[in-house]
Amino acid sequence: MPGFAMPLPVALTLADVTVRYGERTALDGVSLDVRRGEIVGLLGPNGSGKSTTLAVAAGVLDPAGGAVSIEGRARTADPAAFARRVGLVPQEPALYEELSAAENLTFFGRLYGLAGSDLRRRVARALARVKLTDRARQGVSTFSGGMKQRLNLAAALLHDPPVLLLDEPTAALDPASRDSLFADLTRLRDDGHAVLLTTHHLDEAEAGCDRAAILEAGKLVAIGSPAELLRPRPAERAVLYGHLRARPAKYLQRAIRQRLGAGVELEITGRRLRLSAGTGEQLGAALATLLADGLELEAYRTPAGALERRLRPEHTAAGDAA
Ligand SMILES: Nc1ncnc2c1ncn2[C@@H]1O[C@H](COP(=O)(O)OP(=O)(O)OP(=O)(O)O)[C@@H](O)[C@H]1O
Repeated sequence: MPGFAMPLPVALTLADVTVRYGERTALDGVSLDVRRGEIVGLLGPNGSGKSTTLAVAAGVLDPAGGAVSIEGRARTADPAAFARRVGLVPQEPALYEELSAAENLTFFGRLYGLAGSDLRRRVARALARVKLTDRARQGVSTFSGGMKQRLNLAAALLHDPPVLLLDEPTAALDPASRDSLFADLTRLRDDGHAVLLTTHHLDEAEAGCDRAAILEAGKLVAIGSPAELLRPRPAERAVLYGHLRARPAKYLQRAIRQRLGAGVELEITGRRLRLSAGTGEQLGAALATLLADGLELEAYRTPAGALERRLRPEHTAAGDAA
């Protein structure tokens, strides 16, 4: 949180939130504050409750217990006012391919009840905030995944909400697009927005978030600066973050998980991958299994050196990863 001596005001508050889906408790007493001028990364394994937390924060899911408020005003007191103060960016860009960037935003703006010169001004400002002004008239079908994701973010900015929520915004992005998206988020943070995003990647939280919160089985088990959470522990596991050429089918993911050794964890979100094991040797063997099973890695890095290497298509031997 650069540039501010005083603690920034809390924008979003989740207080002791519990969510159940039938018998299953998805969130169990989660309390979390997000301040204006900070980016908080919500981390945790598949099924730990990240998307559910965002849905509650966006006001699209009612918790069974606890409360959600923005700047001290509870959602239950005025749901419409709450909705105006929060912008949700879904994981999959919800855009019309045949329309231009500006036409997409105009369409969404009308859904929010905006019109006329106010709408035109807001569309221009939202495009500028994600650095897409010079692409305003271009058809979305020609956009890269990263540009679509930034346009998706612009749609959530039209009504200028103080709180921005992003569900796995980088899951389908290559490393360069991910950096551009984080540059947008950093500018929005510096303009005083409160940003809460979900990610599987502690390295991403380290690089782009002011604080990280870790969920495990519906409970918030740690929150702090990424550096605190990343401080090396004696029994640290070997971890590799990767970017896949294509999103693997669920059945393939299941088959691969079964072949990996005990103690090896594989998390896949979209095209992003996190692989961890007790030792570097086990990690190397697990990576060899993935490659032998046909998963194609475009790029990967290990958090210690934060060293990113791009793999050429012919790099399929495990030795390349060492
Ligand atoms: N609509 C639903 N009905 C029943 N159970 C659900 C539903 N949505 C989520 N769950 C369960 O609630 C728990 C939390 O799910 P959630 O999607 O919030 O986790 P997540 O951390 O976002 O996972 P992922 O990383 O896979 O997206 C999981 O056990 C999941 O199976």
